[in-house]
Amino acid sequence: MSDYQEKSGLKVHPLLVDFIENEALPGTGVFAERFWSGFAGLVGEHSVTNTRLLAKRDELQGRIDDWHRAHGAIAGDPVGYETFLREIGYLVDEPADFEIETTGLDPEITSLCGPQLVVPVSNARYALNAANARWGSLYDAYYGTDAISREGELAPGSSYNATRGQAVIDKAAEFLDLAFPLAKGSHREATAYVVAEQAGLANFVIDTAAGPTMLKDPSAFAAYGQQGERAEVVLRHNGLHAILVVDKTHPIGISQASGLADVVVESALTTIQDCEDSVAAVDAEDKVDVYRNWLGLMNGTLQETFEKNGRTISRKLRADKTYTDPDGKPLTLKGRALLLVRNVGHLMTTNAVLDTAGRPIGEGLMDAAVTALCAMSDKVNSRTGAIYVVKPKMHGPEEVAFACDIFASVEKMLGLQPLTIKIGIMDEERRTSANLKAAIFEARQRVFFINTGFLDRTGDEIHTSMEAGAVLRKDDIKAARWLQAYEDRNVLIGLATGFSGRAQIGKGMWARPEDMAAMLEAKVAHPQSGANTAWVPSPTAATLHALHYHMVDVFEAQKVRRGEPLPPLAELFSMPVLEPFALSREEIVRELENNAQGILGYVVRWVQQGVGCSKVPDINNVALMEDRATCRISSQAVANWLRHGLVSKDEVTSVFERMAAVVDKQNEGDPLYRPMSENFQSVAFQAALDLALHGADQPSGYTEPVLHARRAQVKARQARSG
Ligand SMILES: CC(=O)SCCNC(=O)CCNC(=O)[C@H](O)C(C)(C)COP(=O)(O)OP(=O)(O)OC[C@H]1O[C@@H](n2cnc3c(N)ncnc32)[C@H](O)[C@@H]1OP(=O)(O)O
Ligand SMILES: O=CC(=O)O
Ligand SMILES: [Mg+2]
Repeated sequence: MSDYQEKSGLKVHPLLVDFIENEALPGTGVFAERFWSGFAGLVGEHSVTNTRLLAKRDELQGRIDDWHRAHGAIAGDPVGYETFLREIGYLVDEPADFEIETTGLDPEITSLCGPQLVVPVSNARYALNAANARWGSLYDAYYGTDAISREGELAPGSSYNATRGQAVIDKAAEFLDLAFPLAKGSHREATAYVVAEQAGLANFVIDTAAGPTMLKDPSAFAAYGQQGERAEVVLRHNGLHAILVVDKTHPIGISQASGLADVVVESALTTIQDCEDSVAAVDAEDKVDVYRNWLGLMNGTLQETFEKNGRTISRKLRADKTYTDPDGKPLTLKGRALLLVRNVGHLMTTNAVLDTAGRPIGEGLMDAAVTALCAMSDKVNSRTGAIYVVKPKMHGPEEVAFACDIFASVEKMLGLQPLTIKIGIMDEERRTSANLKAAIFEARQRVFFINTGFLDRTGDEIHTSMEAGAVLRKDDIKAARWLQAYEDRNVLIGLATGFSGRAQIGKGMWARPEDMAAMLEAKVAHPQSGANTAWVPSPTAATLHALHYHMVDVFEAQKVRRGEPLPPLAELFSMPVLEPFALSREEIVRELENNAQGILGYVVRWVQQGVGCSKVPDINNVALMEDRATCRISSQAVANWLRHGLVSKDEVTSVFERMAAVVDKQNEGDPLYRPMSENFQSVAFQAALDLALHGADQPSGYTEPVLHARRAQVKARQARSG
């Protein structure tokens, strides 16, 4: 406490003072005094509202719990339920029809459709990789994943498997035939890719055994370039580029008559640098690390050096790519994804800054001020000068309006033009989905996306109806009608409020990072549904998901969907409860084990090592991306079954103890890992158990209060032991 520095009445942790004054402010034209007095003003102006809005969440939840105790499940009286939600102000009046008015957005938001990658910004190596994931090798994406079968003769093996390599080349040619068909024949038959220049103009000619041909749509030839032996031909389709790399000195190129060595695909158009659910940041030290990486991404200085496969690799942001177009003019393609930053929500407080009464301030207030300040140093990102903040976990229009008010205050304190800060609305809490049109209305001047964060949304669905009855198993919840109604309503309300061509309608995460074949099958449904973008967990997934935006013209899909009737609220509220005896004892135990394994596997790395996003095997050994949102689902599911007597406290405890040994085994190669099964009093094990046993009492079922407290405990212990 004594270390805190006094700044305009606030007490600020010295690490944060140092970062703000010596790293973030220089070059912005904002002086320290102005920043701190503005920041104190921000805290003074918004803290009371923040507290009031959180209290309203609790009050509404209490009323909903009471309703269920009196009336049972929604299905018993759906009309009464909706009336009740209106009476208590959970459902608000819809505004008259309107269209969003946001201006000054980059084309990656308004007119280009493609994958959105998410990455924990705390991890500089990954964050840089994610920023650079605008371009990805299709050959690598196919070769390195199950997108090409790994069975039999196609198994990758320890050295290059030429049979697999040929399958990759064939598959890439299939893509080229789909996106860039030839006037005659197939890319498979190409014997040379030639850019013929004449009188300052260039033509793209494809030689085949049957003679030369052109692209069916010659205007798809966008540009070309040459560096030594490596020639690049840039093609464009649906606004997205793919680069044919032709190089006869390359080990793959040499094996092809055409010399085609790779197809580089425009992949992550946008990347969310995440300060929220994939990050474990519990104090000033952690928060400064997060902010420093974000600043380095904005001013272009972030670098990371690491060892990989016995080599030292230095990673920094990629430069733009410059080519010559067919008319001889230069064409520059952005080397990096457009970066968006996800702030934390309205819930948590941080002791990095204490208010005038010595209380921790709202972490969301700090994120808004500091991430916007860092973005003022943007030299490489937005070409329109916009700052893109994704705001998660907002409950209803009032909370969206609150976020917009915060951003307006931040603009004032930093001397930014009003409406510089744009807002991405995560539609991931039930009260926001149910009032989406009103929520968008509140942000109509700054909204740049709505996105269905179906993972948090599932957690909130369980928590909101905690008293209604026992929930279905996780997979059955996802298959139920409410989820489709939620997804459809999001797209249709986005279209009705004028998003098409102006802002993104986004879809959720592919949470099985190793199942790329399944992703290729499933995720085409996102652009087909009219979504401009959808989340992927890795650069490789971005490259493969990008193919979907060549298969589907999203703006055409949106035209088809516009005018489709909106699923009624009754469908949104239709999540069923489990019928008595619907599940056998074995099924119940297996689901409990699965949830326990996921919670333990995620929490142990969070609490022990401060890793906010992990790949954790489920009970069937499928690797899942686990973050705070998926953990919220699992913990709420267990808490619900406990509440309704499907499992007992003793049973939950003993299953967690049993699964701790399984998780220990999964992590035995990690030198930093401390086994949980040797000590059930360990902080990590207790954190995981708390999330399950006390899940029903957590605010909106969130995991962060428990995780933050337990991680802080471990950090304090580590600091004491030096
Ligand atoms: C509900 C929600 O809120 S979803 C949003 C939050 N979730 C996320 O942000 C997911 C981000 N993804 C990740 O963090 C990771 O992909 C994980 C944790 C799922 C898996 O990580 P790992 O087990 O380390 O992956 P794996 O070993 O297969 O691959 C590592 C390589 O892929 C890269 N990589 C993996 N994920 C990403 C990513 N999201 N962005 C950039 N690079 C990535 C790494 O940089 C690394 O490559 P490198 O060695 O060249 O640096
Ligand atoms: O943030 C995304 C989600 O699914 O939750
Ligand atoms: Mg979420």
